[in-house]
Amino acid sequence: MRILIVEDSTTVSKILQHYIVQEIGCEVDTAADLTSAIALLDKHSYFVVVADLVLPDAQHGEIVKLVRSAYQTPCIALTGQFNEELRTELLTMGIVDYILKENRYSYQYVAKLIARLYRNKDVKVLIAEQSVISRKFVKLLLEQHLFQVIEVEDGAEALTVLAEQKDIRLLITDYDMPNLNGADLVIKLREEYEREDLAIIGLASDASLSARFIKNGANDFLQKPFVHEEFHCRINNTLDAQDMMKMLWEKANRDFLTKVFTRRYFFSHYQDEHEEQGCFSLALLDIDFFKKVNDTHGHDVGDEVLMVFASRLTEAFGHKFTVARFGGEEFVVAFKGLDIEKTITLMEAFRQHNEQKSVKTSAGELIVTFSCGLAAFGDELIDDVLIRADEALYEAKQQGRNRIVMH
Ligand SMILES: Nc1nc2c(ncn2[C@@H]2O[C@H](COP(=O)(O)OP(=O)(O)OP(=O)(O)O)[C@@H](O)[C@H]2O)c(=O)[nH]1
Repeated sequence: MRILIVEDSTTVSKILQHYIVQEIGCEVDTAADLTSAIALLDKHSYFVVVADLVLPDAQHGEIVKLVRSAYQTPCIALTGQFNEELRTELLTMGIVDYILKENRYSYQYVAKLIARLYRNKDVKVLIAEQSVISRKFVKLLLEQHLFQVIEVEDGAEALTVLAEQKDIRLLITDYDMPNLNGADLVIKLREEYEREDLAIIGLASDASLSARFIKNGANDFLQKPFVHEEFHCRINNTLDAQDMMKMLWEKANRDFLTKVFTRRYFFSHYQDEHEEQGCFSLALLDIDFFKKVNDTHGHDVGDEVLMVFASRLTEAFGHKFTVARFGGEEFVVAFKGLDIEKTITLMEAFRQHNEQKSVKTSAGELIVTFSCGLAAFGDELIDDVLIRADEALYEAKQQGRNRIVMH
């Protein structure tokens, strides 16, 4: 990814470049006037151009028009002054945003905006809105910020599309729609989707509907008609909050070192499981003689081994089953929906594969084996199943390690 800054003030250009590199770590080119900007635009393809409206050889925003029309590249305009006329002109040019060159925060904002645009490329947004004109307008605004946009014209259709496309992250829904209105659509969706998985913004002309949308579970509300800037700010805030929630969720539920689930996640997920929920067994795995790895090669190499072992487990079982780190060098796999015979076969295949494949570490290649205790759910709760799996694991260690024992 490459970004172009067109700005005649060396100071501003340098500050911007610093923030962009710090935030995104991409290549940044700079040009101080229109002529050198054109030379660079002809040579490279840019993800976004950040351009000052007043340049020594083009003082009336020509750079922005050119970037939009001749190069079809997203553009963020920098301006030293601001008035309503200029605002209208900039928005009709289809720019991403305009930024007043006021203080350090303005330049940080540009860097964060570019990072957001980069993430937006992978964000699918669904618009549910009956009016074609409103729908197309919202679509245009979203596409200016590089989102992938899908449209539907009623609430029932929105439910169908969301069920089919689980990767849609944001729904923008109007209130007035045939079959199912926006507020009722939100109620239905919140039965199934958490806020961190699907964010919802309600739209309506009637401001009194805002509380209804929010109480039903929408993340935010916009009263129609809205201005471009408010629309984008609310979308960005909603997605930033969603990213933050996801990050907190990951921190709470994923092990920092190995990235598999934590013990906390495992228990919160399976605490209430019992036999009625079908065939289900648990495997407790413990790396053999792991202390020796630490003592011989150091703690960092021990960490490398844990990471490789966890990724092997994830690769083997993670797509269907839950893999968690229980602590230290102990892991658990929850084989929900798989009978015990099949579980043993799978785990034995994994054991053989693992003992034959050395782990590449900074101290060289190491053979790492594990012992495993397996237990199927009887008529008890998970704590008791874990006790049996632990007893089986103890036996596997006693019998010489690198084996599976079932209780
Ligand atoms: N590198 C590293 N070591 C850890 C971590 N957590 C626990 N350990 C170490 O894991 C080792 C576990 O050792 P033991 O419980 O004696 O077990 P073992 O050496 O694997 O022996 P057996 O289980 O009997 O085969 C200890 O030395 C811990 O310090 C970690 O996150 N990173």
